[in-house]
Amino acid sequence: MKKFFTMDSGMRWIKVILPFLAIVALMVGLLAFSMNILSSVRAFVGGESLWSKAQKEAVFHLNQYAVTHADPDYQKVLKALAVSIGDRRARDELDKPNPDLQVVRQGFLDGGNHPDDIDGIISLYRNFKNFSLLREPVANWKIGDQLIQELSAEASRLHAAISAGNPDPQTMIASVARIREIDAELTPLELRFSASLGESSRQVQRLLLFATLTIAVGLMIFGSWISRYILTKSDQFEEALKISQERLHLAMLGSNDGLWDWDIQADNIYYSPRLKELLGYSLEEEEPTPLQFLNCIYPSDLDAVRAKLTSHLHDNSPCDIEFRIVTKGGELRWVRSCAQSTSNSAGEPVRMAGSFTDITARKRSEEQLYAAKERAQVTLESIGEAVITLSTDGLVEYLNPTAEILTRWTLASARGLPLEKILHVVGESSGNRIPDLIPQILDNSVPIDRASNLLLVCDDGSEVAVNLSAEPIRNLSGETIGTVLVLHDVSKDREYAAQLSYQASHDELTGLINRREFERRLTVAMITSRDQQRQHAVLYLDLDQFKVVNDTCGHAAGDELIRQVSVLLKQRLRDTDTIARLGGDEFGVLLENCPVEHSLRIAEGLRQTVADFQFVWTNKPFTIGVSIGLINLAGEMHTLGQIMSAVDAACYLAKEKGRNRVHEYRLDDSELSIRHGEMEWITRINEALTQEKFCLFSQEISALGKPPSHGAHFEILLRMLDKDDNLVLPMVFIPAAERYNLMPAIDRWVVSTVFATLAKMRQQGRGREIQTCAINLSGTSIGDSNFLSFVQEQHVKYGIAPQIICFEITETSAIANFAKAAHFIQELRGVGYRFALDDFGAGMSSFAYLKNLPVDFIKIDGGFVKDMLNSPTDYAMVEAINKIGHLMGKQTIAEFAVNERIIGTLTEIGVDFAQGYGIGRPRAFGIGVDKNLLNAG
Ligand SMILES: Nc1nc2c(ncn2[C@@H]2O[C@H](COP(=O)(O)OP(=O)(O)OP(=O)(O)O)[C@@H](O)[C@H]2O)c(=O)[nH]1
Repeated sequence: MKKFFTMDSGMRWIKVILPFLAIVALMVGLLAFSMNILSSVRAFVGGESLWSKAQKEAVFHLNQYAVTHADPDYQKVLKALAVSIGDRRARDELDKPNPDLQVVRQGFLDGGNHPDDIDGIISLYRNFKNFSLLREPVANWKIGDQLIQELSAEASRLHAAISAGNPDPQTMIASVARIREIDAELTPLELRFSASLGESSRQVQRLLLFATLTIAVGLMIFGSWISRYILTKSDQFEEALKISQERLHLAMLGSNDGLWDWDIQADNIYYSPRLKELLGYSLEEEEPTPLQFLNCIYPSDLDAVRAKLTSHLHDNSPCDIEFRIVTKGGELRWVRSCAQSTSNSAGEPVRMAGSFTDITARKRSEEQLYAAKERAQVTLESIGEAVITLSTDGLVEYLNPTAEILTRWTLASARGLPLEKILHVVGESSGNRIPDLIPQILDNSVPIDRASNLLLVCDDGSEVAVNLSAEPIRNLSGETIGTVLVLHDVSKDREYAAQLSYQASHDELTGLINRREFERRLTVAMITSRDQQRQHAVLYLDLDQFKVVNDTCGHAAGDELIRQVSVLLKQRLRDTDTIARLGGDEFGVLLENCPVEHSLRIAEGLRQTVADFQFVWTNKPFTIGVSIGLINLAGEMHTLGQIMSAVDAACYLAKEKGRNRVHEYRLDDSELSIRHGEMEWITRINEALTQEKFCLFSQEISALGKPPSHGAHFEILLRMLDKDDNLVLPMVFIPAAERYNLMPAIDRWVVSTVFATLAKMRQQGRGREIQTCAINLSGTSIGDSNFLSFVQEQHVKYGIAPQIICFEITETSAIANFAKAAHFIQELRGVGYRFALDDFGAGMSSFAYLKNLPVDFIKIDGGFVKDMLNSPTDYAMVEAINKIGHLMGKQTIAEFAVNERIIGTLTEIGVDFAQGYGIGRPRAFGIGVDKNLLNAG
């Protein structure tokens, strides 16, 4: 943690103050030095004064002593001379190279100087004696010392003379004279000494003043320079700080980061404008408190943020953390914050500051990238293709699980190995390794079939057929950074294709080829028959009474029978013959290169085999037969369709003739022509349906014994137009339509046309009088569950009132599909449709069924009605049917009411309705029918 007050800042303060301290110290030192010099000079002048005074006193007392001869005077002389002698002794000692300062001090003390001045005198003398400043005074002083010495000698001589008694007056006079001479010499010397010393002290004063002023000026100049230097530095520092702040500001703007600065002890945070914006605060808003800031952190991330902060404050570990925030506006954002704290001298954190970067976009793209990577990874892990990625130098980097299975190498063991080590691929046909296969595939220089027909040879020797493709992996700059290989195990595909092709051409139940394959082979045979004059024969086999097995023992038994018969038939044929199951209990046989007689023999043999065969199911034996149609391909037939329909017709005739026989197709076969004629109707009926060649008529049904206001009742009758627009009656085409299952299509057309016509009439405001519109339905239609839905759709589509529609079903067809017919009737009666049982009485067990069929009308079969006037039996039948019908709550309708007498009789019996030429002939129904047809029905 950084110290808040650093050594750097202390040093900087000292650096600033130090020059000024030095200047003050220098000034003080200079002052002290000047004062010291001046004090020394003053002491020196004082010493000179004492010296002069002592010399005067010595002369005075010596003159006294010469007169008085008193010893006290002499002592006073000595005392005065001691001053000058002391000074001289001190000065002589100082002139020595290594003076004894003790002797010097004592000398100056003897010279009467104050002890405090002595060090100044010593210092001045030692340091300046050779300067002009002291040179002259010292020279005068030395001359004075010689004269003092002479005076001292004169005093000694005088004292000796006086002490000897009776001194010679002449000597005394001479001595006094000498003393006066010396004094006279000393007096000007003293003056010069004093004057030179005075001059020197003034010079010193001037010098010191000058030096002090000079130094002071110098220091002032230095001081102002230093101040200026510091100011310049400070300005530079401020400028650098400003630039640095601007730089930081620009960098922050550029990086779009926010900044925060947390004063830990005061517990407040500074937020940069950008940070406020990131937190969802406007610039004018008050800044969030530290607590509010914590509340901005996404709750699940809070613990991690706290842990990071604590760890950083504890051990100064890097504080760099990414977390989510919830902005004031509730928006979720990802941010990254890097921070650093500082602490005080006690080591306590005092401040922490950091940046705040909005990384939402990066996180989102990271998430997207991760998701994309994850998707790609999951895809790679789960796809059925083997994927191997290689580095640029061809080393394996990755194998997906399929590749691991295919190559028998795990990713861990294969990683880093050269591709050739784990992938041994050879050409499927050559068995040779293809050199540089991958570069060749990447260059597109290997033909597709070579890359598709490869064998992967595994270490255990097993081989897998594979397709191989390779693509370079490129980075964003388009540089190749590796290769991805995709191996597709085609062995399963091949098996599957073979299986599909087998299934497409074979019958699942018997394993024989199916109709499609049979027809394909037949087509080929037709070509060889035509081009190479070969004789082929085709047989169409249909088991007889197969339904019995199905119905009595169930479908499984029927299946088993078909299977066993197929084996039997196959065994009877040559390998070159083709046998197929054409559907249900029908088989086809193609006998190639087989003359007619021979083919007849084979067909007979097959028939015999089936006839001899006894099928046993749960101990029940069944004997079956087979009807066989035969056709010789050398004949006139040209198309596959013609051959198949001819042989089918031949088989049909074999059935017609009593089953269990062979019928050969011949062109002159009249029976076959009829059959063929029927088959032509298929085409015509289909054309009539698509080309609107059907039309509708209506025949009135009259309510007997009721006034005409009872409403209109009629039956819809179907007609077909031939190519010359002549009407074709239904009995001509209906048998063929029934045989070839075309009735549901015809009935659909009739129902939708009647409904559409009625709807149109209603739109035109016509047909309000219609009470009953009867529509015939075939047995196959009512047995077809899709037909019921069709009627319901038409009901919704046209919105015809169901009460006016009456569906007529023939008694025989209703009985044949009793359960389905009952269901059909119930469903439609439930919504209001009515039903009539047509041709009632023609069947054997009509009455028994009538009880269980919920119909509204019964139509008495015309066969009874037309002869009822002549035949008492027919009359009785009509009467009985009418009676029983009424008893069961049904209304009766008599057909074939051809004249007034019959109508009268029917009315007498109590029949409810009658229909026939006696009532009305059929008329064109609805709109758009050619006027010529109106009377043709
Ligand atoms: N068990 C079984 N029955 C089938 C299969 N395909 C069709 N059928 C039934 O086979 C019967 C064939 O009808 P038909 O050939 O008219 O019946 P049949 O009793 O042989 O009558 P004829 O040929 O006129 O002697 C129908 O009832 C079909 O439902 C099948 O794969 N397995």
